[in-house]
Amino acid sequence: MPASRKHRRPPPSRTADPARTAALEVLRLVRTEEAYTNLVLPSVVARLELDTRDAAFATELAAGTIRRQGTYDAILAACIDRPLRRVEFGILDILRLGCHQLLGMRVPAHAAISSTVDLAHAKAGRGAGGFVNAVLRAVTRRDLDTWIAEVAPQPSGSRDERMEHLTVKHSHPRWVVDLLDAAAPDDDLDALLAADNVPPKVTLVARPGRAEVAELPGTPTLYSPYGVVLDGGDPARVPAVAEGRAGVQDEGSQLVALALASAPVEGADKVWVDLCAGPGGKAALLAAIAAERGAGVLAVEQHLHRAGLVRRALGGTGRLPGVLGLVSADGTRPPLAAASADRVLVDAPCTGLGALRRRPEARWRRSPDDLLALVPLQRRLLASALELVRPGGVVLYATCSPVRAETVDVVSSVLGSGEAVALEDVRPLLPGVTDADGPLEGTAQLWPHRHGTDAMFLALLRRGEGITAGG
Ligand SMILES: C[S@@+](CC[C@H](N)C(=O)[O-])C[C@H]1O[C@@H](n2cnc3c(N)ncnc32)[C@H](O)[C@@H]1O
Repeated sequence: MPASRKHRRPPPSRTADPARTAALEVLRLVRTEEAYTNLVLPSVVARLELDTRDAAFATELAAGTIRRQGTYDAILAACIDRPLRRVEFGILDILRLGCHQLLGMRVPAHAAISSTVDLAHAKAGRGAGGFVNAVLRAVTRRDLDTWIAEVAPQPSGSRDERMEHLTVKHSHPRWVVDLLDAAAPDDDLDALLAADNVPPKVTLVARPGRAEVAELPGTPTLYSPYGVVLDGGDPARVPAVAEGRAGVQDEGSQLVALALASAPVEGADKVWVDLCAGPGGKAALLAAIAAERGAGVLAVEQHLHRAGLVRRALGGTGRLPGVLGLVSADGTRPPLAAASADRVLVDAPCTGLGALRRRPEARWRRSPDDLLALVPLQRRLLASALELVRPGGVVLYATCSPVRAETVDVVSSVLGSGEAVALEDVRPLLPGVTDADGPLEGTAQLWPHRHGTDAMFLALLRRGEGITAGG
């Protein structure tokens, strides 16, 4: 058969392979059911009974496709002679999977095309197979860099062109690129967006007094004395993790808990409150440290199912040392006496735009409108924390977002209220961490491309006498 004919007509229906079928199912669930990639992948893999190799392939294919879909859509738009919005969603998913195999993974072109065409045949019929075959053959004409140079040319000078270029090159929505540009240090934006596309290795924390770093597999983290970076494997199989003495926790989150615990406090230091505790990673680390110092953590979490996760992180029903209790309540009006806490953590609900590396779909699911609800809530939670802490006690305000509206603007709102609140320098509480100046003097901002952590923001506030923070 002549090559051209072979190319024009894909072979009659072969079955789709299980790994690609699984990846397509994950894309569908993420698109139609608002599923989270990382949560739905294991259940799809189990349902289709994939072996380890296929499971790894399906994971990289689904997560990588979702992450890079902005770039792939720009390339597909150049290969299809009608607007992408007129391509049926299921077929667009298949084309995106084909793009990732061709441009983002090392799958040989013939294997990527024939198996993706099989998938289209099996899921959408022979006509779809022919269409997918033709489009993916057009995609193979260039490599990724050449495609990006073509569909998002290097900017000639204007800011708008630069932002458009980075939007396509790094597959982020434009509004996210704009907000990260406003937050990131000068000249860092390209590296930050690139870092968002690299899935992080799993980091573990050895909860002090309960586990030793030396008993965990992996390489010690750079800054946290309690962390290790796993080289691979299932963290749930690490005995200390299975027993709840260690946990999975980004190093930036470990540093947040450590900064609160190591802030100097004079006088009583018994009651630590985590006002937004779910799912409980920071509360568990704080409780372990508190236990060693004769203090305890009271965890507050508004949402019941998240409170259940906190309960588990804190050791279930048998109360561990260092745990004062768990309350499912609104942290803006906690059922706790004013001025009753010595240290309070506000790890505020936020857009999560600093943790895009670990949540492939998050950038596409968030919208600028989210800020309209989140920012007032963040302000109320911080004001509430300042009422809860006693004079001389400290509040650590943190977000896993570097977006200024959620960081500097929230902190400035309480500082500007004329009350007795002082912003203190949090950076000395992050030993060894450099290049982490936050947007307001004394605050800190961690970055994936600089520190290898999520982009956590930290501000340390101390309550003076006679405060009624109000927000
Ligand atoms: C960023 S997460 C906290 C992560 C947590 N500190 C950890 O390390 O595992 C924010 C949490 O705040 C909770 N939350 C949202 N609104 C709240 C409120 N009004 N009061 C208390 N918790 C709230 C969310 O359900 C979510 O679990």
